[in-house]
Amino acid sequence: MTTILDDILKEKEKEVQRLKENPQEELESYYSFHSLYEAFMNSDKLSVIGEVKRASPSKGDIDAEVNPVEQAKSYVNAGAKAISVLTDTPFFKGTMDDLAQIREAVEVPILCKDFIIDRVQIKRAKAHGADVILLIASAMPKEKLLDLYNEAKANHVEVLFEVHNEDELQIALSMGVDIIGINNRNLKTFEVNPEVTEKLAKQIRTSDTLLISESGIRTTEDAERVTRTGAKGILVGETLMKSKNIKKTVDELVVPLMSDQV
Ligand SMILES: O=P(O)(O)OC[C@@H](O)[C@@H](O)c1c[nH]c2ccccc12
Repeated sequence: MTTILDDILKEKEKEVQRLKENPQEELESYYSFHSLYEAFMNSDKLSVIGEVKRASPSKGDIDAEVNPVEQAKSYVNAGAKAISVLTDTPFFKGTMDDLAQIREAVEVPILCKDFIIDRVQIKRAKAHGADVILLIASAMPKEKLLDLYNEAKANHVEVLFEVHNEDELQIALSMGVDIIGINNRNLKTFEVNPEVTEKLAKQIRTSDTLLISESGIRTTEDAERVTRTGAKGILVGETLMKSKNIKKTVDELVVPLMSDQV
């Protein structure tokens, strides 16, 4: 059975091919670097990454007409410590241009949220102003993950290394990655379960690894539950995209970390 992740990756192969055949895009970066690792490790509160997400395969349109720059600015004004921009077009209706425009408007670290399968996408993300890229462990074999991880680091781009199960976490630990994202959503079935973070976090030494819990986070209770796992950050999309009062929603999520975490 093919999953949605298979479909996305198949489209991505084509996109990468096109990018290599018509290299029209600027691949030099002129931006200064903002470290997500440093910002989140040095905070005594749970840090929020606010995600600009027009649509998703599981939810359809979330807010297809959103102004990405205004949305990102409201996140930062409300206290979000980083921005995630979904740049995939066919499945999430985002663009690389969204990323570039948001870069001009905010000073916090920006995550290029895409399905990165080739080095050329890392250069492109950086050239559009990204400080961090996403690498999804379930999307490719370990050798490929390692190659892309090293390529990102060599280009001074941080990596949010996303895992969803025990085997993927073992890959992250064996690679010694410094930012691990535990996705509560299974990208093959879309099922969301906060226990995924709780179960996997137990095996991570969070004193030097930055742990971020991703997906399905809505309330203060969810945020508090996350801090008890040792996570210092959360990635929040839909809840913020649908919020009528972003300031209040971010306030509800920025809970204190536990005293032994700080
Ligand atoms: O909208 P949510 O449930 O708050 O989730 C945000 C983010 O975690 C989610 O968009 C995400 C996590 N990992 C991904 C990988 C690809 C695309 C999207 C994602």
